[in-house]
Amino acid sequence: MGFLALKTYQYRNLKDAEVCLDAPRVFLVGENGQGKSNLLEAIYLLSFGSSFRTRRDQELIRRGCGELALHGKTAEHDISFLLSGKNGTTKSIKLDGKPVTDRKELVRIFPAIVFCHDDISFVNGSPERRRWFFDQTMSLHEPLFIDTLRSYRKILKLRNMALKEDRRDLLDVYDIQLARAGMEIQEKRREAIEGFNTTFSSLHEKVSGLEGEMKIAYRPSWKGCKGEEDVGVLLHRRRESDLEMKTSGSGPHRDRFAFLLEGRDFSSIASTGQLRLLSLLLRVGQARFFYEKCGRRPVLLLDDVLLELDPRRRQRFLGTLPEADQIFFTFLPDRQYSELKGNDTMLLRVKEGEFIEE
Ligand SMILES: Nc1ncnc2c1ncn2[C@@H]1O[C@H](COP(=O)(O)OP(=O)(O)OP(=O)(O)O)[C@@H](O)[C@H]1O
Repeated sequence: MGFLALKTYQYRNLKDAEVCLDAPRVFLVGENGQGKSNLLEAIYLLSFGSSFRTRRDQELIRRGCGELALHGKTAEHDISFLLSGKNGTTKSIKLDGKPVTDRKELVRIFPAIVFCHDDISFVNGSPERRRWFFDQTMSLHEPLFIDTLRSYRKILKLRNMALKEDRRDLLDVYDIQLARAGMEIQEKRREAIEGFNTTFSSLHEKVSGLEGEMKIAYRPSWKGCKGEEDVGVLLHRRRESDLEMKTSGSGPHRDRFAFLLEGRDFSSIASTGQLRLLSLLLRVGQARFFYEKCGRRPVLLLDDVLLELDPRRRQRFLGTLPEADQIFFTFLPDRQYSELKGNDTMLLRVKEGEFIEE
């Protein structure tokens, strides 16, 4: 479901105005720092309830102001995002006038997938970034997975507190709960990677021009554990070392994912262009995976990510973009966006927070 219009008030550097977005493809063209990414972020805020660039909501409020409002319109829904109250700390999201209490509700209605610069960290960043990416991939089509992650985090926190305070009496109970939530995550991740690989390997082969099969390997921290009982035994065996370290040294929060080209680790030897391409294809894979599971087309937000690809790879990459309800692209004025422009494209010039259709 594409966005027909977006209205902003006191949001970053965007002028208070309503912007028409009624086209399957929207090109945002402007110099650096004019507000292109800010508009993509606004769409994402309405779709997801939080930013892909910052965890601090107050940063979104225009400097010197105390609150902000965003309103989005699709053919079927109205969605609003407000920050108000003292220092803009009260967040309120409304769908067709009714408060949204859990972001899970939004994900199903407004699936949005963002391709941004930081995505490269899914390939060359910390293991936590890769876990985050695959957890997000699953949460998109299975919002209940968010609850499983939340309960795992809660019990992990309690267990870590007990380890810090040397409360051995609590550990038996916490171990059982950790094993239950953790095994559910492990099984879901294993299943998801199997499915994801089918799409991802063939995508990579088509676009990268590299020989050999690219696969993502899932390496669970509770390796070899077939069920909760096995995990219980493992946690018990490692208890003394956990108590010494004052933290839980094993579990899904320590799971790893690796990119293997013909069975060999690829991220440590890949060039920047190859890493970038890999990260873009992860997002394409995410969008396709979502479509396969839900039969629904997401909105795609591509924030300055085509720059690092050479023209041949860029063309091939664009050919792999999945079915989408709407796609937003950002471009610098001197880039060759015109060759990508079609009859279905709306071109908006962006200058000092203002959007003018061309
Ligand atoms: N809270 C805020 N209040 C006012 N202005 C802000 C705020 N946050 C960011 N800005 C301004 O927004 C502009 C950045 O816009 P944006 O990130 O959308 O750039 P862009 O057009 O995507 O350019 P680039 O190609 O550099 O990414 C900067 O001028 C910045 O000073």
